[in-house]
Amino acid sequence: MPQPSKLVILDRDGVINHDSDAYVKSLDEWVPYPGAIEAIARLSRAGWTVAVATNQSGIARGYYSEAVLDAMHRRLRHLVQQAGGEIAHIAYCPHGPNDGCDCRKPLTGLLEQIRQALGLETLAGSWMVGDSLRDLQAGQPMGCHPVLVRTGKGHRTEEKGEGLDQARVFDDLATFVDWLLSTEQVPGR
Ligand SMILES: O=P(O)(O)OC[C@@H](O)[C@H]1O[C@@H](OP(=O)(O)O)[C@@H](O)[C@@H](O)[C@@H]1O
Ligand SMILES: [Mg+2]
Ligand SMILES: [Zn+2]
Repeated sequence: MPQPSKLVILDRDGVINHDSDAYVKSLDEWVPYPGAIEAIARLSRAGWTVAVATNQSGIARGYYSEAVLDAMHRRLRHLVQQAGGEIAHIAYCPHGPNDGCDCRKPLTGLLEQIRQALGLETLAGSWMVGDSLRDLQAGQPMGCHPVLVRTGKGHRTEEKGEGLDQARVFDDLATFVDWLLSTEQVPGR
């Protein structure tokens, strides 16, 4: 049974895989960062639950289909499984900024979807890892610890500086996982 205290929710573009200002529009353009897949698998192997919460307005904009998005997520799941881990749930928002949905980050709809899919009462105490402020803003009302990574748009986000006073900042996902698993080994930290 997943516990929120051992749950990591990952933004996708700019955290797991390279992002692009022109959107990640095809399976070929979906390229994981070195070490990201292994980092996810290490979390799983250590008994953590991993979920993904991603905005995919490229669908509403007509840049790619949900079938292409599904192929990217099948690839992600397969690579993580090959590394000995698993992804418990992938929640995505296919809507555009003006569609008035409740799931486009910074709104909390994707995280609520993850909470329900995992059968959790609360996400309080889990970790939300993103490269954009909106990722961290989506997690904070749900009680997630905010984590910014400098990959993707993270460096730009850090330079802007706003809204990050509660966030821990790491160079990349693998560095965050190194820290998380090391502090976990020190009881009471
Ligand atoms: O980082 P996550 O949430 O996994 O995915 C972000 C992507 O959906 C795209 O989100 C877009 O933002 P707009 O949706 O156009 O505001 C832009 O930032 C793109 O560069 C980016 O690839
Ligand atoms: Mg991102
Ligand atoms: Zn949405």
